[in-house]
Amino acid sequence: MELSGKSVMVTGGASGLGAACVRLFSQSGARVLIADINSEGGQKLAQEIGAAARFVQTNVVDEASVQAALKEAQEAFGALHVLVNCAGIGLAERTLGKHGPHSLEAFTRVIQVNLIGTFNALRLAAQLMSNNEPNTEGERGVIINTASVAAFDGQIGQAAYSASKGGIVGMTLPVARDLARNGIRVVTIAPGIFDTPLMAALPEPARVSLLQQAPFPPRLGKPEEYALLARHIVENPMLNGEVIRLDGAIRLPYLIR
Ligand SMILES: C[C@H](O)CC(=O)SCCNC(=O)CCNC(=O)[C@H](O)C(C)(C)COP(=O)(O)OP(=O)(O)OC[C@H]1O[C@@H](n2cnc3c(N)ncnc32)[C@H](O)[C@@H]1OP(=O)(O)O
Ligand SMILES: NC(=O)c1ccc[n+]([C@@H]2O[C@H](COP(=O)([O-])OP(=O)(O)OC[C@H]3O[C@@H](n4cnc5c(N)ncnc54)[C@H](O)[C@@H]3O)[C@@H](O)[C@H]2O)c1
Repeated sequence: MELSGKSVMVTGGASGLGAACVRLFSQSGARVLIADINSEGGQKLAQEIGAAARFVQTNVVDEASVQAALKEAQEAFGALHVLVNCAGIGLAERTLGKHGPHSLEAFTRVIQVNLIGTFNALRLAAQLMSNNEPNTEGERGVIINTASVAAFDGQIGQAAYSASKGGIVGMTLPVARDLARNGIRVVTIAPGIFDTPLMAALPEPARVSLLQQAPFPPRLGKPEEYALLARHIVENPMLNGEVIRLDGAIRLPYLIR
């Protein structure tokens, strides 16, 4: 599907990987709705982009909140063609740490935002996309989810985060199969380590240790590189039901040294 002239919603679009998609997609001729819980960052980015962008404060775990964002996309842009699910949170906690067992509340929160929030946004967006006239390929929409390499090689302290991202990996094929009859493709990106506020929040020793594990290129990924793959997924009709690692060949070691 060509991006130019299309309407896109980016959850978590106020920061990091999502913000890079907002920038690249609007430069590519799309109109973009930034759906993020952070209103300060979201409004600032929407202002920077101008007429091609709008911000709606959105909590991806809340059905009414996502419905309100989709209503705004429908009213402002006339339709929704692409959803990029970037909203997510991190957590580092051992299953059995020195202060006792992993907090169940923290585990639940990470699953709620990363996994259930992703599913909530995609199921409601798919309903809106299903109203679109199909293009010559029969496409009505494209959904891009964000997992992580931690879905496959989660480190010590990543039980909750890896479970949430593994859930996104696991649902990619069945959701793509479900939505095939609607002409909606579903692809998940599993990023390695990217230079965003989420990664900056890791303790310095963890970041240094991870960088030493990056074969090539030996650096953090740039958010624009995530956005380039997201744009390609929109443009290439043959990509569907797949999880793509975008990681410079990194494999996370079992612990941070
Ligand atoms: C973000 C993208 O999606 C990409 C990625 O995912 S990039 C990868 C990101 N990686 C991470 O986030 C890694 C997260 N993990 C961590 O930061 C750390 O492993 C962690 C903070 C969770 C755990 O740290 P750790 O210090 O081992 O915590 P904890 O188990 O509570 O142990 C603290 C101390 O108590 C000791 N201890 C632990 N359990 C104990 C027990 N049952 N009895 C007695 N002592 C114990 C430990 O030996 C440790 O002592 P040390 O300082 O001498 O080593
Ligand atoms: N940075 C990396 O190295 C990396 C690697 C692998 C996967 N990821 C994943 O990529 C996605 C984007 O991460 P990032 O690095 O850009 O982080 P980030 O913190 O820069 O951006 C995440 C955005 O999600 C928003 N958000 C959080 N909870 C929300 C909620 N309930 N509703 C709506 N918005 C919410 C935040 O306000 C923030 O703007 C996340 O899912 C993250 O797990 C990041």
